[in-house]
Formats: sequence, C-alpha cells, structure tokens
Amino acid sequence: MSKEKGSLSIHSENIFPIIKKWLYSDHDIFIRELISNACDAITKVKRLSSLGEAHLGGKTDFQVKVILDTTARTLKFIDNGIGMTDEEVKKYINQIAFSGAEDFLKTYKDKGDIDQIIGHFGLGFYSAFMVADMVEIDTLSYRQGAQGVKWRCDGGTEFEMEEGSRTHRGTEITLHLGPDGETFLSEYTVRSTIEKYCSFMPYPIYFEVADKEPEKDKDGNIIITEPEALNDVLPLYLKQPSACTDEEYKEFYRKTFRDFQEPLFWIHLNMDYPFNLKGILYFPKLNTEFDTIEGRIKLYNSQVFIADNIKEVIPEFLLLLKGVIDCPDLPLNVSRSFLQNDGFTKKISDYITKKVADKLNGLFKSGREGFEKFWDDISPFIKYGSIKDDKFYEKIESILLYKTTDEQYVTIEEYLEKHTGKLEKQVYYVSDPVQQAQYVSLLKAHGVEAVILDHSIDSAFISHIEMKKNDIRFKRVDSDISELMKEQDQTDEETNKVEVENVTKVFKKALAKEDCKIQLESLKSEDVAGMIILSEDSRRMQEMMKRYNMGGFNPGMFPSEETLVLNKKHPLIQYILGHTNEETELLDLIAQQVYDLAVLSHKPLAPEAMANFIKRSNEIMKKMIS
Ligand SMILES: Nc1ncnc2c1ncn2[C@@H]1O[C@H](COP(=O)(O)OP(=O)(O)OP(=O)(O)O)[C@@H](O)[C@H]1O
Repeated sequence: MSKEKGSLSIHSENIFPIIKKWLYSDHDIFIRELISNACDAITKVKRLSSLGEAHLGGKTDFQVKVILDTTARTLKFIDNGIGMTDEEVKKYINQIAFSGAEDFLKTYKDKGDIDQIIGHFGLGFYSAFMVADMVEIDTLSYRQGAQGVKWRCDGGTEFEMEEGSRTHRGTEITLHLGPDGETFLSEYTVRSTIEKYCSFMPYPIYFEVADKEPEKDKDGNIIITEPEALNDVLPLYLKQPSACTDEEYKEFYRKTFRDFQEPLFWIHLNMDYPFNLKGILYFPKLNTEFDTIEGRIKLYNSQVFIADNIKEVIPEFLLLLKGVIDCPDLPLNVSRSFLQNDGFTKKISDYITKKVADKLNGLFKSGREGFEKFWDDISPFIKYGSIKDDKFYEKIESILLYKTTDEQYVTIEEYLEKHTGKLEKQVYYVSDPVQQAQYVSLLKAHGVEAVILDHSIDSAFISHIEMKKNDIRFKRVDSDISELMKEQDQTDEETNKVEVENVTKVFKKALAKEDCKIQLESLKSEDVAGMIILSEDSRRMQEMMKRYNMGGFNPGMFPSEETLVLNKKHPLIQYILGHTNEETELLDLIAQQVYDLAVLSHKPLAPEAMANFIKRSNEIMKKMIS
C-alpha cells in the first residue's frame, strides 16, 4: 500500500455524547461554566467600551442573574455582557470546541490587559447538556442595530435558530432540566453550587427562585428585601497587603472557611512576576489536642474556583493550612479540575513553600516570645513540612523549637548548651509526660530536663532530625539509666553477678516469668525500688512494626529488651538480697509489687495484671493492720 497522509475526522454524533457525559467529572460544574461565560461576556463588553468600540448607553450595572423556576423546571443564566450576533452564535456555539474567548484574546491581545477572560477551550457551554434536555439561548449583541438571536438545541446534533426579540444587550441561557438535572431543582443545591464555584467571581451574581412564595410579615404584607449578591467581587486576597487590616483578614477567614476560631496568623501571597499568584494562607488554631488537623486550600483561576487541595500546586504539608490561592497562569486542562503536569506548577509550589518559611523566620526574629506562644499549634505543620520537604527544612531548621518538661521552648542547640557536662549530644524526651513522670522527676533531680515529643508526628520527626544531624541522638527517658542517677558502687563484678543471679531467681519464681532481665544498680534516689527500661532501638523497632502492622513478622525476631532495674539502696531490694535463699510468701509479694509498680510507671498494666495489683495492694494494707 502506498504511503498516505491525512487528517482524522470526527463525527459530531459520536463525540457529543462524550463531551456531555465524560468531559467533566462533576455534574455541578455546568453552573461554573455558564456563570464564567456570563462574566467573560461582561469583561469583553467592558473592554470594548474602554477601547471606545462599544457604546453602553449608561447600562453599566454589570451583573449575572440566575433564576430557578421549579414549576417550569428551568434554570436561567442572564447577563448584560457582550451578547452574540447570529454569525457569532454560528461560529462559537454551533462549532463545538471553537472558543470565542480564544478568538477575542487573539484579536485584542495587543490592546492591554485582558487576562481576566476565563474561557479557553470552547467546550464549557456544552456542559449544560449534562443536566438539561433542552437548552435555549436568547441573545442580543452590543453592536449598533444588532438583531436578537434565538437558538435552541435538545441535546442531539440538530439546532434551531431564529430571530430573537430581546431588547437589551446580553444573553439569557435557559436550561430545561431533565432527569439528570433533578437535583438542581433545589434552591439549596443551586445556591451552594454558586457559592462553591463563584464566590469570588468579578461581577455580582444574584440568585432568585421565580415561583417561590414571597415572605410576608405578621400582617400579611410582602417583605421586600434588597437582593444580595452571593459573591464577593473584590476578595481580600486581590488587594495590596498594605491596604488590608487584621480585622479584614479575620473576617475573610470566617466567611471563607466558616471557622469561628481566630486563625493564629496568615501569609498574604502577592506575586506578579515571573507568574501571577495571589492568595492568603492561614495557620488555623487547633481546638484541642484531639483535633484532627484538616486543612483546606482552595485553588482559583481568575477568581473561578477550580478545586480544593490540589497537591501539584500546594506542597503536601501545607494542606494542613487553610487558604485561598488564585493563579490565573495555571496550566489547566479542559475540565479545569485537573492541571497539566509541567514544571510551572512545581515553581508555584516552591514559591509558596519559600513564602511560608520566610514568614515563620520573620515571626521568630521579630519576637521569639510570640513565636513560642504559637509553637504548640504550628509545630505539627512545621515538623511535617521538615520531613516532607528538604528545602523547607533547610530554611526553618534554626527555628525548630522543643518544649521542655520545665515549660521552656528551646532550640536543639540551646538544649545541648544547657546540659553541657551532663549530656553529650543527647536529647532526652518524653512521649507521654504523665506516664513517664517518674523518669522525668529522677532526671530533674539531677538537673536534666526532657523535651516533650508527644504528637503522632514526633516519632517520624525524631528519626528525621537524627538523620539530618547525625551526631545527635534522641533517647526516651525510660530507655536507660543515666550515669547521673547512679552512685559509685563498691561491689566487685563477681559479687554483683551472683547477686543478680539470686535476685533473678526470686523474681522469676514470683512473677512466673521465664524471660526476666534484671540489672542491679545503686541509684542516688532512695524513693525508687525498681524501674523498667526499654532500649531505644528495641522500642522503636516495636513501634515501627505496630505502625506498619507488620503482623506477619515473628515478634520473636526482635525480642523485647525490657529490663527491670532494681535499686540496691532501697530497703525492699535490700530485704530481697538478704533472703534470696528463702521461698516465702512475703518475698513473692514484695517482688510482684515492686515489679508491678515499675511497670505502672512505664506503661499501663494489662487488665489481668491490674486486677491482681489492686487485690495484692489491698492484701498488703490488711497485713499492715493485722
Ligand atoms: N453568555 C455569553 N455571552 C456571550 N458569548 C457567549 C456566552 N456564552 C458563550 N459565549 C460564546 O461561546 C463561546 C463558547 O463558549 P464555551 O463555554 O463553550 O467555551 P469557552 O468559554 O470559550 O471555553 P471553555 O471551554 O474553557 O469554557 C465563548 O467563547 C463565547 O464566545
């Protein structure tokens, strides 16, 4: 066969159902598309008027009206924009994927700023057929002496066109809602969809229900209310940061996120070059320690809502924040809810990360005390960001704070400096300040504070910091006995070995436990008879297995390194040491009670052990009075 070249042909009968059903993922976006077209139509006529090419005759109350009629089952979108001539309807509507917006941009690209035009692909109008059985257009062009045009299509590939009777410049689009549009017969659905997609569109959008019973006062008089636009045509993020007050930022936050907690602080993004990006990011306050952090960053393109939390543009860790970002330069694909993946989105994401890091550094430098006040609330974001984004970590590394058990906020360097001579490149931490209180007070008695790392992000954060600063080691307070707590012991190695063997025998029998690892120490404190320590590595391994649900692994592969440390100086341990050859009930009782108390200050007792502990404690008290 000879080599051939040609162009592919598309039959509208085949492609139309695809556009209607599959081009857009969400049905409700037809509202966004038709209101965007209406706003584009207004932007165009305003532009032409400013160029002296259109004479508006004083009709400049630019607005978009959406009217629902539940009886007639229609939804109308009315604008007083540029309108269309019959030629334009033929060109822009009858030719699918021929965008009048693109055409307009091409014609006027050299005549000033027209980046407000939203349309791009020439397909949006057809999204109306996702919900409508029939769509009508009634339009009159701005041109002098133009004749109105009526267009009608029932969703097939045939249309009807005739002269229209419209007397005012603009376009009215009527959707006759079909079974797929049933949900849009609800006032609430239409209103909330307009609010979702159009709350920052540049011209006022009014919504009314034509066949709704008017509200009456108690005397039966109709209450007349001034129509209120559903949108904010000049959202705060578009203003210059220097022109915005704190109250305005807070009000914008309340309105946009319906969150009545005040945000901690915010970052106003305002960039014109090398790309255009405006927005405000808020650091929300966490209500309680049990709060799940759920952020929401709404992405806009020229004031049109695109989607929430688009991870290509917003670095993943910042999805914990709340905010709005508007970037008219976004490379959107046809359905707008998806981005074309190119290097540009990465640049936007890097810019946002940098701005957040700059703001945090600024807050730290301008007032450490204020920064410390925010720390508990913002630290999960910052820690998550440090783990997720190396560049972010590098920028905020020096302002990472740690809250200590004496309620101070210190950097890691300050912590080490404070413990010079006591700790060598080592940071003690607690993951549960209440449960681990005994260990904390033992350390405190020797002038050592621990840092509190009790958030679910902290175990990953600790590993991250250790990896970044590889000479620093984090140790949970119950992972060893600090040399600071021990007293010089005169016992020689051989005697100590025998003592350990004898005591182990007593505990093994009393606890009926084969694997009982015991260490004898002379602790400076005489208050503690025994304590459990669990090596840091072994505990981390166990936690990791639990976290990743590595149930298939045999736990025996990583035996628990739990050790019972007994304080030789404590009278109870001295008693045991002096009676290791006996097998008395009292010896069992002491060993069991010492062990349970040690476990209790390390972790919660298992239910059966707890019941035994209470029973035994009562027995001991009974013995005391008998
Ligand atoms: N309300 C309107 N007033 C005037 N012209 C309109 C109106 N609605 C649509 N048009 C014309 O029809 C064209 C096609 O609209 P359509 O929504 O299909 O595509 P678009 O807005 O150009 O691009 P996109 O697919 O990105 O929305 C528009 O570019 C515009 O020229």
